[in-house]
Amino acid sequence: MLHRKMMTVEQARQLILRHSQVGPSKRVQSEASLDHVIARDCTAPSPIPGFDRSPYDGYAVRAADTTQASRSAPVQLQEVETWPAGYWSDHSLQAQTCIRIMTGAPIPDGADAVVPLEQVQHDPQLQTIQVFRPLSPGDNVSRKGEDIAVEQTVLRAGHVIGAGEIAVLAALGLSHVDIIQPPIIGIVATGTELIDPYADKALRAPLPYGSLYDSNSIMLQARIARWGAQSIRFPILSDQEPDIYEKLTHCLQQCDILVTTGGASVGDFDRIPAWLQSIKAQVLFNKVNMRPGSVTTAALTRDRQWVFGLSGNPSACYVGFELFVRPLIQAWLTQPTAPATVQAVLLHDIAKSSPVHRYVRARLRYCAVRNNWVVQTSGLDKSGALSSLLNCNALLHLPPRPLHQPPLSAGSFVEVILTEPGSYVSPSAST
Ligand SMILES: Nc1nc2c(c(=O)[nH]1)N[C@H]1C(S)=C(S)[C@@H](COP(=O)(O)OP(=O)(O)OC[C@H]3O[C@@H](n4cnc5c(N)ncnc54)[C@H](O)[C@@H]3O)O[C@H]1N2
Ligand code: MOO
Ligand SMILES: [Mg+2]
Repeated sequence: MLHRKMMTVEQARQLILRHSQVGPSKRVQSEASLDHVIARDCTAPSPIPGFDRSPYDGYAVRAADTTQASRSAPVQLQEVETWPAGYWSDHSLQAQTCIRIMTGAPIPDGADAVVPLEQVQHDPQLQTIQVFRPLSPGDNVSRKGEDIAVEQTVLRAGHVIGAGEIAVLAALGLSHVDIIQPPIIGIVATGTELIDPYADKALRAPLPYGSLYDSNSIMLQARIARWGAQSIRFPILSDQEPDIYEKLTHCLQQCDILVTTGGASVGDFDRIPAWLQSIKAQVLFNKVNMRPGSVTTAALTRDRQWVFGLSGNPSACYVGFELFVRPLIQAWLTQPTAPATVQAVLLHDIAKSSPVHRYVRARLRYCAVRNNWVVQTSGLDKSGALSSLLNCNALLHLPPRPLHQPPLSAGSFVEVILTEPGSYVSPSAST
């Protein structure tokens, strides 16, 4: 039987990080860069605004003409032109004149301040305005480069592109941007009992007794997307398939990381360990001091491709992915690799003791009343359970607890790993 040397979760995670690599960069259209990671710093080739402009609909004036203006003795200026946004002429503003100017239009040569429409008295017949207060040079002028200076670093390498970043790229006329190409992660479910839930015939036909739908691949697809990588879901492989090794190797050739689910343990038809041996992969670990997911395996091929052999048990598959595949994706994308954790108040007793670390699927939220994070388990705490993945947005970490200890009681503080960023603030938080 295959030798398995037990490792701690932290040792296994460190091994992965030690062998991890940053992904290659790729030039893409800026509009396709949403949620991607910027590969290198990006500087502004031009300033924003690109010219001094008016932030108001009003009149461009020479501030010097208005120094004597007051409510009782307004200054009168002659209106000589109208400038909509997008218009410009080389007209130079002469003394005692003004230009009617719309928001966004360039400040005319010779003008150095803007009076908003509401603050003047306009005479349409005479084409004059009266200004009732003195203006200083620069009043109501948006300066060229005041928002973004030329050569300013606008996006830092490692930054994740959101709507604002895309807008700035567009405003700077940058149609392309270098992103880190996300890893392509292949997913293969192994198991003779498995049926593709989306195969037309399978959906209509009753499941043969002893069979079940492959849910792990679907869950993995969702997790991979959540962490910003790309996935390919390969057809299910039967454990008894005579050329399963060749098929697995063929899948591996099409991706950077291959994640298998099922067949990772010691059963007669658990083929993943032997396949890894057959391709002479370097097994980094194949037994971790945790539950569920103790059989989680990670290996590197000679071409430096990754293989993760995750358990077939759904909850174990989820935990193995979160604890080990996720940090590799993060390292590839230059994102922080340590899991985000909080200390949360446990909302109920947990009686179960365990000689190993347990990662229990859980629901975490912020409770405004308690002014604290609160957590509860999200369903049946068994490796093979699916129901605990419903509503699961966190993993509750329970360190080993010897048998016959009193239960971990409600109100205790426990460490919780966040697995669904953005799902934690509940507006109606209460207990
Ligand atoms: N004698 C021992 N037996 C087992 C050990 C052990 O150390 N000694 N380890 C147990 C642990 S722990 C785990 S975890 C499981 C790991 O099982 P495998 O990774 O080999 O997975 P399978 O045997 O293929 O399947 C296990 C279970 O999960 C169901 N399954 C498989 N694939 C899927 C899928 N894609 N979607 C949904 N459900 C799936 C499968 O039908 C089985 O019920 O081994 C223990 N045994
Ligand atoms: O280690 Mo296994 O994943 O509990 O069932
Ligand atoms: Mg098995």
